[in-house]
Amino acid sequence: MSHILKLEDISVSFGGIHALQGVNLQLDHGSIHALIGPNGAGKTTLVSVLSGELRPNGGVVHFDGRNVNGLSTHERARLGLTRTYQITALFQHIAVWENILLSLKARDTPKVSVMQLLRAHAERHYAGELAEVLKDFGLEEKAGALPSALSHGDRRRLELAMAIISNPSILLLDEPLAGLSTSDAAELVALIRKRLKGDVPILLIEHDMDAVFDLADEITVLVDGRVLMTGTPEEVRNSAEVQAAYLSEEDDF
Ligand SMILES: Nc1ncnc2c1ncn2[C@@H]1O[C@H](COP(=O)(O)OP(=O)(O)OP(=O)(O)O)[C@@H](O)[C@H]1O
Repeated sequence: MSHILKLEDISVSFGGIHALQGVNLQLDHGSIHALIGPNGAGKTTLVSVLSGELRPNGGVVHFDGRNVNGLSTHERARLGLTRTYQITALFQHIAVWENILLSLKARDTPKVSVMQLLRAHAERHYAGELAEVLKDFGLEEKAGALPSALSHGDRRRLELAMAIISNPSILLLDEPLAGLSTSDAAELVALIRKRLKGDVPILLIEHDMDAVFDLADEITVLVDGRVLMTGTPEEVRNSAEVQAAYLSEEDDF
């Protein structure tokens, strides 16, 4: 399968700490690739390298066949190389449905005419799609609420809806399930599966092993800044090396 994202020999040091050492990772079109590892393994550092917040001491980030090392965070965000929950910062003073409407409009700008983007026209133009998104993401009853009034689970659903609507070429989901109850996490996983599997490639950073093994096509295990292994969920689950280094310590595995 061809790749959309490729990290080649990435190294990052903070003074004497080697946060990443010679990391290689490839995200294929249409696949979900999970990045797991114990605390301090380097997962956050790697996402910061992708988003351009951190410049690596060595190595190259390729996106869609192009070396993007020289691009700013802003330029990378336009390509989709940013933490999902940073792109989709919610507008706090407008209702849930208006946030979704804005995402729909942003997706279509500048293809849609100014007339269609005017509020009254936009509401009519997007009525069907808006209703479908609210239903699919379980937000129908919250449509009129302000984001600040939503539960943590509903907020995450809204953020995910907005990220998906924007038609991204790639999604970096950085701990999407953090802070969610088991039932909320399960619902969000079902939603991610339904909406995205086989469509948008996803790099998933997640501590919830049930979700990782449920969703991922491929898993990279990072330990102490190095890739311990990359393989299918089955291969990772059965690896004695991974068990010894990481998974045996996880209560939820
Ligand atoms: N800005 C920084 N300055 C110094 N050291 C840092 C900095 N950021 C990260 N580190 C160190 O780099 C290593 C990797 O950290 P990182 O946060 O990337 O791990 P992580 O896998 O995301 O951990 P967690 O699962 O706890 O979020 C750790 O040893 C950490 O202490």
